Amino acid sequence: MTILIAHLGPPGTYAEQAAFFYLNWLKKTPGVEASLCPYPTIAQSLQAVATNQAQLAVVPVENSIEGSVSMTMDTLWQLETLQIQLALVLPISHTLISCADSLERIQTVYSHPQALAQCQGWLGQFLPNVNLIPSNSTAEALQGLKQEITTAAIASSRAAQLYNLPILATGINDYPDNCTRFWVISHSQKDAGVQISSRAIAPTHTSIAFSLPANLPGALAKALQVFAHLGINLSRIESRPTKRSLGEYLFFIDIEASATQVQTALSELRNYTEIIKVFGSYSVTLIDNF
Ligand SMILES: O=C(O)C(=O)C[C@]1(C(=O)O)C=C[C@@H](O)C=C1
Repeated sequence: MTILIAHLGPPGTYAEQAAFFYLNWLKKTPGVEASLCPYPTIAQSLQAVATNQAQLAVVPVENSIEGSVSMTMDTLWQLETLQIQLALVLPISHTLISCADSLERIQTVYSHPQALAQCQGWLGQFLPNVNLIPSNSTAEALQGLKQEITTAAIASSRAAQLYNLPILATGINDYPDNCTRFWVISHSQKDAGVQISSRAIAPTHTSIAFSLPANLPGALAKALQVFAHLGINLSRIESRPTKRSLGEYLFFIDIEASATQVQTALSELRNYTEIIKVFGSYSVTLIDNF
């Protein structure tokens, strides 16, 4: 069987780069065939796994400059059947791609909102008067650059190469150590073969989300004290609206703990929460050979 890996497309996105790394890793297992499958949005790549059109999805979760990718968190909460297999950390170096011969000629810059935000200081300094237009992905932003000389896009140098487009400026992200964490996601009960190859490395992190039974003083503190009492470190805490009523939140937490500690924490946490969703336990790998 060929394992299909869904990712935000078209080819040339950072998500494709992370998915490509994972594909090569999977292919090292004898007998495993895999191929990449681009989707127009992050939500659609996760839905592809939930509906069995693909066996895996590689989706961005968090950027070191701009923080969480809300579409990933919201979709994971909505879809019941997904599980994190592995985290991949990809260094992100953005380039300004354009057919214009100088920065002065550029009037419009397209990119994914995360990429525009990661370069806002550079854009403010070198292109203070341009229109910034969000696109579904950095690679999608490249469409139309050849026809319109006054436009530019922010994407990777790999994407520029892929579409044979000129680079006007490199390393334009505001912080040089810019990186994005991706999750490799599978269906929770399927693809034992895929799970084995990812699980060969012992899990170091567990990601969960929960809602609180009531919006009362101390409700969140009581839930968090479970981790403090057990001496468990949290590597991320993020809130998202429940979308049920204004001011009501879901809390997304990454836990650094052994499997036994996680089980103890989860059974205690159930006393202080309304709904808990466990997205999986996994290890973290740095992609450093691109
Ligand atoms: O647009 C892309 O190329 C993506 O893969 C999406 C995405 C993101 O959502 O954060 C991934 C990495 C970068 O942080 C910028 C954009």
